Amino acid sequence: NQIMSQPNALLPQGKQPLFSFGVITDVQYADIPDGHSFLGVPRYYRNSLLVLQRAVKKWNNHQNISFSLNLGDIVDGKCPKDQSLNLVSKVIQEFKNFNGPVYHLIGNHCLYNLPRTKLLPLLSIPSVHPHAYYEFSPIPEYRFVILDGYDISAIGWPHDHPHTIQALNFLNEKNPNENKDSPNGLVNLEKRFVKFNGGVGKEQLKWLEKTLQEATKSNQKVIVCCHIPLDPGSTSKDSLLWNYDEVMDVIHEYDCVKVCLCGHDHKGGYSVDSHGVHHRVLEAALECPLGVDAFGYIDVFEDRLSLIGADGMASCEMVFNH
Ligand SMILES: Nc1ccn([C@@H]2O[C@H](COP(=O)(O)O)[C@@H](O)[C@H]2O)c(=O)n1
Ligand SMILES: O=P(O)(O)OC[C@H](O)CO
Repeated sequence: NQIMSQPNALLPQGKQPLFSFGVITDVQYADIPDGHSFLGVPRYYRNSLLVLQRAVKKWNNHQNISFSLNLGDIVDGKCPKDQSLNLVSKVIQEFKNFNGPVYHLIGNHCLYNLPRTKLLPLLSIPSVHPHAYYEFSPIPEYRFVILDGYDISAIGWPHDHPHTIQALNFLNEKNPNENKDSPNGLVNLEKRFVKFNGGVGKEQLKWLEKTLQEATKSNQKVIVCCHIPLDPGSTSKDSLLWNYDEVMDVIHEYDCVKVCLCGHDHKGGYSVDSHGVHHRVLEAALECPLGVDAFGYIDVFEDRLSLIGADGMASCEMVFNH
């Protein structure tokens, strides 16, 4: 891809980014033949590892990528479970070939393979286990807030954990189907009440509020990341966070959040919400046919983020409104 091999090719002359970071999502690797999604979209389970390998090579060759960000789902739920530990470790090893820190988010497919207790240490998630939300600040002017979209979830917690029970009760109340992964009969935004999504719990919401207050005091701009999309305009309705509205209400109380980056909805999407926050759902590596890529890097400026995508990942200019 021309653009990926020419750093700053799209930038106004003389404008250097404050920093740049690599992005990839939904690798969903499995050592199984190609298949398709429930709705028939082709999925290339083995090829996705090659996409990740090419991403790491591009980020390393670029030489100015400060860190990389994986927005979740590194191994597919169809991976035979006796291979889960090996394959999760194999994909993590591919990420470790990147010459810099890698920040991981967890997704539903990660949790189909391994429980949180095993998964989080393997991903070196810098949170207080078993939580998977955390924050980091690569430069004083910017803070990244990583949300755990499977905090309240019927996937990944022990079967008798309060969060599993809360999630199952919620799904029973909201989704009448026997198969709780099916949005059949649900109308419009109700379609999000399926088991492959999840929600952000009360403690995490409080933490988000506190973190955004601190960022505001420190005059920092914030990029919020979550495997599950946060704005209906950016995604299919069946791939939205259960309580996206509660999370967005907190985010909208503050002016510091400029961009939300997500995965999960493999076709990708983009919207700007009513408060001017940009929502970019990144395209999945899993759905790249042989030789095609879907990854990118983001140049960060004082007033905007510029996503430079390869092949199936659309480039995107996200200019802040204030
Ligand atoms: N419209 C849909 C979509 C999904 N399901 C169920 O979810 C499972 C996962 O879907 P994928 O597209 O990610 O494979 C699928 O196996 C179905 O059980 C559904 O019922 N209706
Ligand atoms: O990656 P999956 O298989 O959980 O699919 C999530 C999609 O957004 C469902 O439409």
